[in-house]
Amino acid sequence: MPAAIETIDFHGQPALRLATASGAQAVVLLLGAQVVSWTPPGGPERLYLSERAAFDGSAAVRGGVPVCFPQFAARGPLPRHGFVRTMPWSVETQRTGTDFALATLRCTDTEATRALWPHRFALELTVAIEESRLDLELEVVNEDDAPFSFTAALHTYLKVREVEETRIEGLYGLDYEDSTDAGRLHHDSGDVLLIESETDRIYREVARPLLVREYDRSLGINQEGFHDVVVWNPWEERCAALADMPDRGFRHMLCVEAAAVHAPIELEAGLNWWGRQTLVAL
Ligand SMILES: O=P(O)(O)OC[C@H]1O[C@H](O)[C@H](O)[C@@H](O)[C@@H]1O
Repeated sequence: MPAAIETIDFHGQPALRLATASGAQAVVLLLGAQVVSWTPPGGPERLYLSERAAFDGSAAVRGGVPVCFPQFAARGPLPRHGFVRTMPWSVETQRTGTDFALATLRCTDTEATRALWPHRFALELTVAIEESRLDLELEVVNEDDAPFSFTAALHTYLKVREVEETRIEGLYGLDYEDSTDAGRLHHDSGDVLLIESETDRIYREVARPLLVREYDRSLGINQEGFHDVVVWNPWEERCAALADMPDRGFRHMLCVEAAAVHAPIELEAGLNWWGRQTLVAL
C-alpha cells in the first residue's frame, strides 16, 4: 500500500489518518490538532490515550499530544494549558511521498480567543510520519502589530507497558522545577530517572536527546526550539481524582513534553517561532 492520508471519524470527531508504505500510522484530530495515535511499522501503539477521554470538546482529550498555547498549565490567568486544545483546527496541507505522510493543521485567533488573550496569531502544527519516526512541529506567527509573549508545549503522553519499569535517560546534570515541591529548583544528579511516585518536573535547557527505555524496547526523543522538558505522571491519588482517567491508567502513561515554560517566548510583530519534538521508536 502506498502512503495515504484519509479523513476518518474518531470517537465522533473528524480526524486524519496518515499511513506510510512501510506500515506506520498516525491519527490526528481536527479538535486541538491533537495526535491521538502513532504506531510505527510493525506496531504496537506508542501514545497513551485514556479509555475515559471525553471527545465532545468540553475538555481536552486526555492522551496523545495536546498542544498547549499560549499558556502552559496554570502559570497565568488563562484556562489551564491555554485554549487551542479545545479549538477546531483546519487542514492546511496534506502530502505523501514514497514513504512519508505529512499533514499541517492551522488555527488562528477568534473573537473568543481575543476576549481571553488580546492578540492576533496563527498556529500551525505539522505532523509527519516516516519509517519509525514521528515529527511534530509547532509554528507560532505573531499576526499582531505589537509583540506578544507565550508559553507552550507539545504535551506528549507516551504509552508504556509499566511505568515503574520505565527509565528516562539524558536528564543528568540538569536543573528542574519540581511542581510537587512548590516549584522549588532541584538539580538532577542521577544518570536515570525512575518514576516511582507522583512526578511533575520542568527540566530547563535540555539540549541532548532523551531515551525512554523499557525492558524490550526504547524510544528516542529529540527537540528543537523548545528549551524545556516536562516529565509528568500523576500517580495513584491524583490519577484517581481525574474523571477522564481510569484508576490504574497512570501505570501505562508517561508524559515527556517538549516545552517552552521557564523563559516565555517573546515574539515581535510579524515574526514567527517554531519548536519541534521528534520521537523515534527503537
Ligand atoms: O489535566 P491537564 O490540564 O491536562 O494537565 C495535566 C498536567 O500537565 C502538565 O504535565 C503539568 O506539568 C501538570 O501539572 C498537569 O497536571
